[in-house]
Amino acid sequence: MITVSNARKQYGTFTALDDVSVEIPRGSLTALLGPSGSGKSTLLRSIAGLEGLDSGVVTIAGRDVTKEPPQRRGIGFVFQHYAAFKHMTVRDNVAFGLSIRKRPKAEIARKVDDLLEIVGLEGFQHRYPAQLSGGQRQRMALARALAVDPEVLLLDEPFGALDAKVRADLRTWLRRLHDEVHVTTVLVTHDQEEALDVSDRIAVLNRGRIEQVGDPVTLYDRPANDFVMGFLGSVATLGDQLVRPHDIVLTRDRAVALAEDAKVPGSPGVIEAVVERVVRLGFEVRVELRADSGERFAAQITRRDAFDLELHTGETVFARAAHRSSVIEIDPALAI
Ligand SMILES: Nc1ncnc2c1ncn2[C@@H]1O[C@H](COP(=O)(O)OP(=O)(O)OP(=O)(O)O)[C@@H](O)[C@H]1O
Repeated sequence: MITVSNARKQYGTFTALDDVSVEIPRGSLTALLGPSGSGKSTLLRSIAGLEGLDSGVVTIAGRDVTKEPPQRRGIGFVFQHYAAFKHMTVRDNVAFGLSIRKRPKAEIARKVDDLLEIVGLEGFQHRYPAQLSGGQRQRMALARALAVDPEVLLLDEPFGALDAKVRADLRTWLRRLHDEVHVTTVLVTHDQEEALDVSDRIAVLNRGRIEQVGDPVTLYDRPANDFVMGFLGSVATLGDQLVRPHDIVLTRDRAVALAEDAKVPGSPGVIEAVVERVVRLGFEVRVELRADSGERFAAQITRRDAFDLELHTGETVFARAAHRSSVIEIDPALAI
């Protein structure tokens, strides 16, 4: 487990960390999620010892490491732009931490083979970093960080510089890797989809403070406040309630909408709306709508449903919440 207690960090008059306390359970994959400048990297770097705190305490596996230098904290660290040794092969890069610790040659060879297999770079051991793709280089970085059996793995936007498709693949891969090696991992990201996808816990940061910590489902369905709600995904106001756009069902027939809605106790009701725009987003379609009240909102439906509904600008539809649990409840009791 990692604990950070009452961490404060100022840069001149700017407060980067404002009394932050968080616990990161052993073996978890926890994301630090927040907009640019919210203090995610500062918090991660404080855990790593790359940044000194003005006040506060950091413990790793029960040990107070607040005053310890990074090399004595038992951490592995991967940055967005990984600084590989250009003149060394993949194999030597991964072996680096073990070689400087003077581990026996046979042990290093075995360990590096295992790690290269885990990160899927078996065939690449004799290549140089310049001969790898960006995604392969980041996987090599992870293998190198894991080589010394760190107590915790700290990842600062490790896939940030890669294109969307590679990022998505590496995310899935990171999740599988974590399930295999179970090392306590902290991942900094500003991408809510990435956090929801890979982590089992998310700490949402905003202006140097933690707004909420919890599992992805709780944060998504029961945000502690408007900030968390908006940052975790888009929301639509239906009647006087909040729902996610993909939890809105559209119907052309008012009677059908009313009959279905009657089965959803406490629902926002059926809202009559005019289609303003239909936007294709690959598999999904975003339907931008204007209600009778003048309120604008968007529904996200499948291509199939959009096709069946034959939606066109200017037409009238009836919107309702898909089910009771699709109404988002802000729960201030979950705030930090
Ligand atoms: N060495 C520094 N000197 C002065 N200000 C700094 C320094 N490092 C960070 N900051 C400021 O502290 C704030 C938090 O920075 P931090 O890098 O922790 O944010 P972040 O949430 O990781 O953002 P990003 O996603 O953009 O990296 C920012 O406003 C940044 O400008």
